[in-house]
Amino acid sequence: MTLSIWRYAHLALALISSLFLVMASVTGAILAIDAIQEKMPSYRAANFNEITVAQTVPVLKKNFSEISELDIDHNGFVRLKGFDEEGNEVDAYVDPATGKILGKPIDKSAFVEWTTALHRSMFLKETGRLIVGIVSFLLLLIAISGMALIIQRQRSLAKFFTKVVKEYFAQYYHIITGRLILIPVLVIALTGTYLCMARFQLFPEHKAEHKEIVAPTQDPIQQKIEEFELFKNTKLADVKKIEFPFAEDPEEYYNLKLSDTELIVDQFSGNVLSEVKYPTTLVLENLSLDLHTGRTNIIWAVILGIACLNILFFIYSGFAITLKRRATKIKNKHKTNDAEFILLVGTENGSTLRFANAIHEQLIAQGKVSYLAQLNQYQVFPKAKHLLVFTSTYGLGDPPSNANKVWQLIDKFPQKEEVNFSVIGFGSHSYPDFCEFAKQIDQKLAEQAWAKQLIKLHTIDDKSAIQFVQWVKTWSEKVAVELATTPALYAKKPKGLHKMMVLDRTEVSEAEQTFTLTIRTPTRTKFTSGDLLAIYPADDNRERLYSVAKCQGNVQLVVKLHPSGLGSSYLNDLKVGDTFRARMVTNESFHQPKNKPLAMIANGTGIAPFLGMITQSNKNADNHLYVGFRKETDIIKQHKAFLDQQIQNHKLKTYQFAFSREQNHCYVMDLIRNDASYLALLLNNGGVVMICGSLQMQQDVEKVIDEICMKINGNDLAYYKKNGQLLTDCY
Ligand SMILES: Cc1cc2nc3c(=O)[nH]c(=O)nc-3n(C[C@H](O)[C@H](O)[C@H](O)COP(=O)(O)O)c2cc1C
Repeated sequence: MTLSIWRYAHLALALISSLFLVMASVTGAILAIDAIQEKMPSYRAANFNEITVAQTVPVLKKNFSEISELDIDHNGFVRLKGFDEEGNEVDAYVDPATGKILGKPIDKSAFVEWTTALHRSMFLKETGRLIVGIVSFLLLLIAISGMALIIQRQRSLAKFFTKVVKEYFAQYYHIITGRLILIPVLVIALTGTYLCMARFQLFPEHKAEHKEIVAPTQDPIQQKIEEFELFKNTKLADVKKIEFPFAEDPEEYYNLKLSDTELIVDQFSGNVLSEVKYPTTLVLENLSLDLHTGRTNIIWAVILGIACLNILFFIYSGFAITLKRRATKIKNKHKTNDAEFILLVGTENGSTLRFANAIHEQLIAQGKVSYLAQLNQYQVFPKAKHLLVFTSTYGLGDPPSNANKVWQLIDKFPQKEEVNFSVIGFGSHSYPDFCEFAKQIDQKLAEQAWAKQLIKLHTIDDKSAIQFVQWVKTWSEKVAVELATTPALYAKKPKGLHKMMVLDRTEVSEAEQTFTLTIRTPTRTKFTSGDLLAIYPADDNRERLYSVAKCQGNVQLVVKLHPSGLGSSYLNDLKVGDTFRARMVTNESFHQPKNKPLAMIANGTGIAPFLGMITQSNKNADNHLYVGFRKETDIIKQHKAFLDQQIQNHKLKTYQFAFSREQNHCYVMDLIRNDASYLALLLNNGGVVMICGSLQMQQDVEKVIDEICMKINGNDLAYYKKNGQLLTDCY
């Protein structure tokens, strides 16, 4: 319950403030860069932190005929306003130790001025400042509620920085970066709020009011400024501003502004005539400004800039998490009161609902009256015969937020007739209380007089479709309902699909029932021969993989058409110019080894990756190809012509074809037996054998090679396999 309160608060606050936060973060990052840049031409004296007021004032007085004020800014730059010896007006950064002019103050660029105005008030004057202040406060609340969520997720404050279980990119990095950048974000939000409150004078006025000072009646004697006690004890680094006396008049004084005090100092004696402490609110306002802008410290300015960019990432990842939670919608065709199959789901992030939905849809498709709802919607189901509970676990074996009331509801609504129930728990072994809530609910249901446990509790670790299928098999057998048992159907939808286009294709050869496709991939797709093309012919989770050849940058497939084959029929329906969505899967274990003698063995469509590997080979490569087909068709004649060309190009040494249904029929194993001594030598010399094609052929070939190796080399094939000299990709 508390989890959802924090979560809804966190989300609601983010929703309200996100647009303003985007503006404030982008402009904040730009201003952080400006704060860093501002410190680049350094006008700060080398030993600035050591210099006292007593050291600098006499030096400056010697160099300038008149000084009106000295400003020491947050960078430690000393800015002098006055006149030089020639009577020219001076407004420049000076070296406080030597009095040398170091540079002229530069006005902020129009862009920085514009960004500052946008950041502070969105060009809406006081209204804008108020909005920005409120957004700062909302950011503070978002950071606090986010912190509460992390503490709950990690189960205690002490475990705040312990390992986070990675579920998916947005969730993982939302938390990881959230923890790292929490302090700067809290500081930005808190100081922004404070500055807004100070701006709207929500604190008492903070003017420094000095008591009336009575000037001495006698003519004063000028003491050495170097000897002024206060000046000797005050470092320039602690001073904000010094206003100099206008003339040698006893009624003119030094006015020294420090970070928390303002002092009036007699210009002749150096005595402190009046001292006023600033109120804490003003000190806090200055501190807030320093912390909010990063103007005093370059490292802090960098951290603030990163924090601003990170707020943008929080907004993106936060909304990605929310959208994911809402992605799976419940659709019901039948009413609660009519349903025979009741499927109840306990889910926090929606993944359990995906599994339940897959079962619900299959039941409906088979004409069953199924009803899918959240666990918190538990009630009396008058016609229910089967109750299926799919639920995840959170916190310390707690229910997900849409199942937190089910306990009371089960007590409140006993079913009128006997109902068979089955509980499927979704959890993760990364947490100590694995599927604890599912276990509790299974027990609770078992205690109900009306409930009959049809099968034992099934638990699913980390959304495993394979484990889920085990429950599907057991339950569907008991209930005599046919449900799909292919794990891919229940697995997550594939991601990262790209648009591909058919560039060329051949007709299906009559004898072999094979055809070739040439496919253009998006320019940035990286792949090589031996990798796999994954297609999704039914636009669902069912995936079909094909070994590819890379020819002139394009994918080349050799496909065998199976009359009711999902993948091959889909590919066969594609015409030149058609596009479809697919992805490349790297198949590292079947990449061509570099600079090694290579025997490539295939049957049928298994030739495809080898055609690409030969094209991609270096000149004089020691490549040998052995392929078995049924008959010599036109496609095979084309392969022959292609391979002859590769021999001429010195990319292939030899090739041999075996035809099992021609006169003098032979198999690829016969070719290998004939070349026994060569293959034994190849393996002995560190060469590699690659096999691609049917699993049956692989078994037969491996058996023959094993015999050869034992006989000639005295080692079995397992020895070479261990050395990585046998690579296979068979199906
Ligand atoms: C913060 C958090 C706490 C979790 N606590 C537990 C737990 O105590 N026991 C458990 O078995 N699984 C736990 N899990 C794992 C989830 O139950 C599991 O990932 C489940 O498949 C999520 O399903 P859902 O997406 O439908 O909510 C936790 C996951 C998260 C993110």
